[in-house]
Amino acid sequence: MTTWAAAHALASSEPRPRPARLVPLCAAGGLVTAAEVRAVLPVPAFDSAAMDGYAVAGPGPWAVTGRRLAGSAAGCSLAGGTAVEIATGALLPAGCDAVLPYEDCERHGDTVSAPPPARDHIRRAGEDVRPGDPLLPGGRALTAVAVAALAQAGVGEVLAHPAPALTTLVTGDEVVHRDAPGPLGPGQVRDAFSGVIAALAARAGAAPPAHRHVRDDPGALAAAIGAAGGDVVAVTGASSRGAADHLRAVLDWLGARWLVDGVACRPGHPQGLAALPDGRWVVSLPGNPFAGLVAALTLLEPLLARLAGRPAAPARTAPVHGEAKPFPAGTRIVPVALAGGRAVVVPGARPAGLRAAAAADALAVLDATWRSGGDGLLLALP
Ligand SMILES: Nc1nc2c(c(=O)[nH]1)N[C@H]1C(S)=C(S)[C@@H](COP(=O)(O)OP(=O)(O)OC[C@H]3O[C@@H](n4cnc5c(N)ncnc54)[C@H](O)[C@@H]3O)O[C@H]1N2
Ligand code: MOO
Repeated sequence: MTTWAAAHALASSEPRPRPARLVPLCAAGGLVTAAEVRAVLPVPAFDSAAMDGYAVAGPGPWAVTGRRLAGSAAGCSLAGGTAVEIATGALLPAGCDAVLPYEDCERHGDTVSAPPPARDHIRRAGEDVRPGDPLLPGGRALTAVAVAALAQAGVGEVLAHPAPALTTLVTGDEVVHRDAPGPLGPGQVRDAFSGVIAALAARAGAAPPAHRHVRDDPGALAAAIGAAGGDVVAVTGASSRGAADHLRAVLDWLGARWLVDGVACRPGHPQGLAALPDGRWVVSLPGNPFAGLVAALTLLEPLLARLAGRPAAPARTAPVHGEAKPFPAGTRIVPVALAGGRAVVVPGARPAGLRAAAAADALAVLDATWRSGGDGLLLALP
């Protein structure tokens, strides 16, 4: 039995991030950089107008000789005393000294005049970023904004950790698809895991998980684990010691090495983390849905995030108020609602139900000495 803190720390530190490779920027969203990324091109890429108005050369008044819109690639130059109408973002004509916004100008026929400008309203190439400037450090998630910034600076590919690949194996002869039309047959339950695991995988930077249902049969489970491929297999259910709980025997048979075999927490104590001889990871999530959710946040999400190369998120704690029964031999985990920097226990959590968790924002991790108002570590709910 491992302490909750040790189990969480092991999952976040034991695997090595997936080996980095060059990834085209268009496929890099959500991945984590493995090295500093530098600009290839300047931003802005060319001198351009910062306002809609007139591009002018020399002192005014100016004879207006044409119009230049954004995207126009034709060369153009201005002689002293002339101007062209110009749009924001249009290539600056050669010889242009300033762009005068429409609202500062008076136009009569083909002549425009304006008081001497206080600013030139010109965006100079490279005034934001110069080629070679560092844009992102290694170990940084490529958010949509980061990808857009790299595209602006002409970066075509980045050295990044590929997204870990996860297969979810949902075990249980009684389990039917989440969207199965009701009412169900006697003894059947709808799958409470696949959607939650997919959301956690996305949050951790993993690829959308493959998903399979496996009947309660050791041969079928061994075959499904063998066929899963990828980096991580999450097995829901079959974690305990019942007649249909085959995961332990199957993993032993496959030669797996347990890193975590049971966690001193409530709920979720039958969870586990094992390494297969071929380097893949197996996370065992107890079948009771709230217990499985606890295990997914304890082991699965940190494991995926680590494989994805994500730096460990800073621990978030808050005073937790309300009623919860500390677990004397370890850790109690409860759903909490967050408001104004406080966490308040959502009452009524049971291992087999998700009602309280659905009304919560996070799970709070409480040690055995916790009393109302004491700090708890917070795990955001997906
Ligand atoms: N003799 C013991 N029995 C149990 C122990 C124990 O220590 N000794 N621990 C209990 C605890 S705690 C948990 S949690 C469960 C873990 O059970 P398993 O991981 O083996 O899961 P199953 O037996 O397959 O199912 C348990 C429960 O969860 C429901 N379930 C399973 N999969 C799903 C799913 N995808 N969606 C919704 N619900 C699911 C299943 O129908 C059962 O009701 O073991 C206790 N027993
Ligand atoms: O992991 Mo079990 O909840 O404690 O149902």
